[in-house]
Amino acid sequence: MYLIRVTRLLAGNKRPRWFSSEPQVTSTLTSSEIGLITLNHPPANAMGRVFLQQLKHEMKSMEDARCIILHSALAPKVFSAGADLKERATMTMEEAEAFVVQLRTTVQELSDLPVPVIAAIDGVAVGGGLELALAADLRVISARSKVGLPETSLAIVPGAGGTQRLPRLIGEGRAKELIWTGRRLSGVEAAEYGLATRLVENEESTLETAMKLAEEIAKKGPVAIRASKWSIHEGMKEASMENALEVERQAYARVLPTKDRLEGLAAFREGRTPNYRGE
Ligand SMILES: CC(C)(COP(=O)([O-])OP(=O)([O-])OC[C@H]1O[C@@H](n2cnc3c(N)ncnc32)[C@H](O)[C@@H]1OP(=O)([O-])[O-])[C@@H](O)C(=O)NCCC(=O)NCCSC(=O)C[C@@](C)(O)CC(=O)[O-]
Repeated sequence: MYLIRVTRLLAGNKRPRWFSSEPQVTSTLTSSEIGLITLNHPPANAMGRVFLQQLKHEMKSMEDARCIILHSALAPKVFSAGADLKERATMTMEEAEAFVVQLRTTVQELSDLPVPVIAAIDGVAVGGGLELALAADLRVISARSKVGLPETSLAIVPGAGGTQRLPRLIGEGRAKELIWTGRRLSGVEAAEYGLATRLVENEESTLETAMKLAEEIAKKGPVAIRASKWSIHEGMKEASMENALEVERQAYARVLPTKDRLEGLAAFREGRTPNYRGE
């Protein structure tokens, strides 16, 4: 089977306070070095303080994987219902503000991970749940999923990057319509809009499709995958074409001295599958 349980060495009594809670987010590493981050906080994967701390921790622990998949143990019901509105009701305005900063930062940290991240969405992904998925590099979605940003119905705005990432992905007009109406798109519509990169309509599970995609990526040169993610992200930061091409030059300079580059050439010459070691 795919999964190998990752054993975490927790330093004696120095366990963070949130570790004493039931795990809400966990992670495992597969034999092909794919990091699987599982959201598992029934009934809705609502994002509260503990959830956020655990998500941050699991993301960090998977940084050395070749590719990361973010998925929900509550599929096909829910990916995530966004911010924990029950916890929010107990917060002062200052606490709510601090939490949203933390959430926004964590979602950005997901986007900044040096390796490709795939969100496998099967179920409802709304509010912060969709914003988390929008910060992934790729989104695989089931036809039965429902996604949207309902924040304005709660008299707030998307606070975890949704007002920025959604228009960049699907265009300003469509993003405005979704944010101002709170309408939920089906998985099919989300794929048509370009919000998801892959639609799963058949019997194959969304996670299986994401896993196949991740395995395809994991076979490529790891330094090249990381350098190209960095190059794309840097180049998309409103850079002039001149600066953007300089970014690409720097990314290329990272792969040029690697053994993997020579291994790729040797494998091509010998007609065999390359064995990349990330060196
Ligand atoms: C998820 C479905 C589709 C399930 O829909 P369903 O299957 O019909 O089940 P349900 O509606 O009965 O919900 C099941 C349980 O999940 C709970 N639940 C559900 N959502 C939440 C939530 N967010 N926070 C806390 N609890 C939640 C809900 O209260 C209920 O708890 P129970 O009554 O069994 O104890 C439905 O419940 C739903 O649509 N929920 C509303 C989701 C929503 O409005 N999310 C937006 C959150 S705002 C946000 O994310 C803001 C952000 C991140 O951008 C910025 C910020 O932090 O301010």
